[in-house]
Amino acid sequence: MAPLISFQDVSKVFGSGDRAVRAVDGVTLDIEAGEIFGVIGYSGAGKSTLVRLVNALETVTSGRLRVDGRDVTALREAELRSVRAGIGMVFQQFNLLNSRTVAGNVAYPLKVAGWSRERRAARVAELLDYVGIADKAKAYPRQLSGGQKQRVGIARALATSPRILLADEATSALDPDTTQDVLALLRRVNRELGVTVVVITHEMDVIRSLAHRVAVMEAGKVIEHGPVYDVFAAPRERATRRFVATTLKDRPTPEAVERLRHRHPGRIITVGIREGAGGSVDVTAALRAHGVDGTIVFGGITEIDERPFGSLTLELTGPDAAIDALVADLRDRTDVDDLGIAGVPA
Ligand SMILES: Nc1ncnc2c1ncn2[C@@H]1O[C@H](COP(=O)(O)OP(=O)(O)OP(=O)(O)O)[C@@H](O)[C@H]1O
Repeated sequence: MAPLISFQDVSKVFGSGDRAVRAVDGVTLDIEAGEIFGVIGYSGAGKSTLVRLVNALETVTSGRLRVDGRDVTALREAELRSVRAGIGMVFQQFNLLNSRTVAGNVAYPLKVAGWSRERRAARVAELLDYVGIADKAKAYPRQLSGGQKQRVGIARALATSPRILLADEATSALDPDTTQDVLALLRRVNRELGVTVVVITHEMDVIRSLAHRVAVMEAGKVIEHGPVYDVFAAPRERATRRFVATTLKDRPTPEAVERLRHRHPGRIITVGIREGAGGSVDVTAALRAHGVDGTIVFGGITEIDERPFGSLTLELTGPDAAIDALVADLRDRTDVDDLGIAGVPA
């Protein structure tokens, strides 16, 4: 099946001459129907521009971009409008109409699309129920919390049953608990309604808990992309490693290692916990098998894509030969970072 969204060497340049900014620079990327695709990058990396090309809010400078079977680089305005009708969008600042009620906001795109009053009312009731704010139909945006406003934003974006939902920093203005609720709603929209979701974010936590695949952007380019689990397990680029480090915090920083060494004079190792071909490594069983004692001194294990991921840092005590054999054994099965013993770095 052809990808739902396909970028082929797409660039977007703002301005010209000395002032030209290559906001998107030679991006080649496919987004498949039915997936949740994350785009992560620091401010100014080109994420917003990339998704604004998808719904033709910006025009492509060079390259080809296909959306839902159509080459948007070759379409006229009237045809672009029909492409846009198949795409919903939610924003960081919600972009609600303050003078209209919640129901009025959700009904707005239906009105624009020419739906009758009765059909609109039925559809709005159904949508508000789906996003969990049926009781707020008559409220105005100023009377809502941030999470409720974003639910209105999502209901409005889904009103005309789009195949694609673009979410530009949709949770960046929300507190952590509300963020989780909105991410859960986006997950339902994807799973139950089959909507392909493209999320833009600068938070790796959002990618970790929501996306199936991820692209990392830097200076207009996609520097790395793949399944979220694979990118977390083996980040290749420096920027990607920094993003991964912000969400897991399972590995001690050099300063933390110094402190650990102070308190724990034995040999310290960090063992990666991840799912490989033979399942995930059982550290306690390995310690037992080699007759080595291990004290867990740092670590964290989470789930990515419903699979275990993280690391444990242990202080090992026992005969040197047994410890060497244990480390070699673990190395065969996962990544092991040997931090050495106090005063003798590995
Ligand atoms: N309309 C425009 N005119 C000129 N330059 C622009 C325009 N829109 C974006 N840019 C520039 O393009 C680059 C990428 O911007 P973009 O907003 O896509 O990045 P971003 O990764 O989404 O960042 P942020 O998270 O801060 O929004 C930036 O250097 C920005 O200044």
